[in-house]
Amino acid sequence: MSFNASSSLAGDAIPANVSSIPQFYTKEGAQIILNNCWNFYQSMSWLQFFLTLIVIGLSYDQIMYQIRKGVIAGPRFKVWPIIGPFLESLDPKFEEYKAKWDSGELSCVSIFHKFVVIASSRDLARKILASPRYVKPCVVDVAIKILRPTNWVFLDGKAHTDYRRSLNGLFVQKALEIYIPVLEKYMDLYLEKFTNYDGPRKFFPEFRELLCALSLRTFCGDHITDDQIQLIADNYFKITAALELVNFPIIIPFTKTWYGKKIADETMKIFEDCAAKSKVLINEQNGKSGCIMDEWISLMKDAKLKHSEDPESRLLIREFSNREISEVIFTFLFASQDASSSLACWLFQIVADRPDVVAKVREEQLRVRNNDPNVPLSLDLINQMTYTNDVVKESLRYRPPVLMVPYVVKQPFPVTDTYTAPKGAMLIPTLYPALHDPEVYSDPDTFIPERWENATGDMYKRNWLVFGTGPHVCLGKNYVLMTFTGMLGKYLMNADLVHHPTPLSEEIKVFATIFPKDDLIMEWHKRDPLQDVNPDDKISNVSTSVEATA
Ligand code: HEM
Repeated sequence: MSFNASSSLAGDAIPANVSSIPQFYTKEGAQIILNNCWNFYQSMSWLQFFLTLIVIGLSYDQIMYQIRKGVIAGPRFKVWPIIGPFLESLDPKFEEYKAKWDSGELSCVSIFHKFVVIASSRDLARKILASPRYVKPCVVDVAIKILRPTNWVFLDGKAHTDYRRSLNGLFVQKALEIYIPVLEKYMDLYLEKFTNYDGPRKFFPEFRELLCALSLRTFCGDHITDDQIQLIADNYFKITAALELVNFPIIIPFTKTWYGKKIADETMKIFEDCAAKSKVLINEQNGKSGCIMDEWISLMKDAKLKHSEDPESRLLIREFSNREISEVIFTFLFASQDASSSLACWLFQIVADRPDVVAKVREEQLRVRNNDPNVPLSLDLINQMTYTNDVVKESLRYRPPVLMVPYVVKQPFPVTDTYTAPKGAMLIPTLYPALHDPEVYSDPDTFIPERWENATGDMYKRNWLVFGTGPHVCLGKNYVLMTFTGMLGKYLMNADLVHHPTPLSEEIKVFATIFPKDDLIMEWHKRDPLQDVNPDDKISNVSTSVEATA
């Protein structure tokens, strides 16, 4: 089949005498080339036309890959044209990631139109995380639909810094102290639940539920009901499942993304209602803060009051609507749920396998409580649990929940002297290699909490990238360390943890964050916290602590 000659693009303005090579550079020369192309195009069949289009598309894809790749490590050619390693990305494997990190400090892949550069040395990771001029956080396309485009996490530069400033007050020491009683209450309820189970079971779903309940109670206090918590805990995994790297551009009913968006909207609606209740408590009933929402609304109230007394004073925090509050609280849940569940799985699996660590934690727990296991948690008490805290830190180093943090390049970014990441590329600083750097952490693949006793500056400053660094560093960092230190101490004091290891226990499953591949099979048994304590010590010390309280 031929194309109709009358549909000429070039028209009839082509001089007949333009034929010599130098004229290629002239207007007439260009016209000749166009004319020839047009003639060629007209002489093609539909099949030839489509084959030519495919060849041009594939060549463009390969050439762009080569240009963007430059000198860095990565497949010589895009082995799977256009799609690249898309199929592997649907089922990510830790070993494949590790091989990529080991292939060079900068390596690349290209999936569809996305060119991805992975930085796997600690210095490059830090440099990227601390370069807001060149990069901003990047989320998979569907995350924007799920979190809503208006969400604060998509702000950049000054707008982001200003918004964050109004949230920082929710995670300072004074605020953290407020959340402890509600956290402890739910830690106790779940301890009871875990120790009442008959026989071993998978703890991956148990920990996901525990962490969801702890987070939601910290965020919404008593404004949220048990049923609402259960609903969110049961369905949250659908949000994680929707966050695949590449999705269909529109949300089709009854697909993973549709369910993800539905659950997110329902959850935000619950948070909106909680925010309304919290405003009544704080603004109308002059109630006391018991959760993050209350604290946020108290800060708004204080700022308004200060401003009305002194209109010249800068308003540090503005009035946020219930919808805005619900979106922010949802980002907290979104940022915390998978990472915290991951930490819980590894932490409790590791300690259950290490009686020496358990003994030291128990000893410390009774010591800081003067042998009275009923002393309630407080920030001051948690701050005294240095060894327990080291165990949490080491677990985060040994099995960091977040392996990589994707960023997108805003303008060409000279990442090294020899490589500039192109605008629009995805640039991924990796956290795992920095935390397993043998120059800083000797014997990095062994779990050694004692290494933190004499921690050097490098162990914290240059390599401690568990929570990222720079303007987007994790907002919940101190909250996580406080909650897990308190929880680990309490649970080890009051329960014996039995892990049922399988050949997959030490293998890493990637599901947004990382988990033991066998989903962690455990059983918990109640224990008397004072069972190993000398009877004389029990009596004298408990009475001392009671006297002190009186
Ligand atoms: C074990 C638990 C957690 C880990 C390992 C973790 C890790 C991280 C990492 C690596 C980042 C990216 C930092 C960067 O780009 O430099 C991040 C960001 C963030 N995290 Fe966490 N996180 C955890 C728990 C939490 C919790 C409990 C909350 C809230 C209560 C939270 C709130 C956030 C927020 C809001 C951001 C985005 C900050 C911004 O863009 O300004 N995270 N987290």
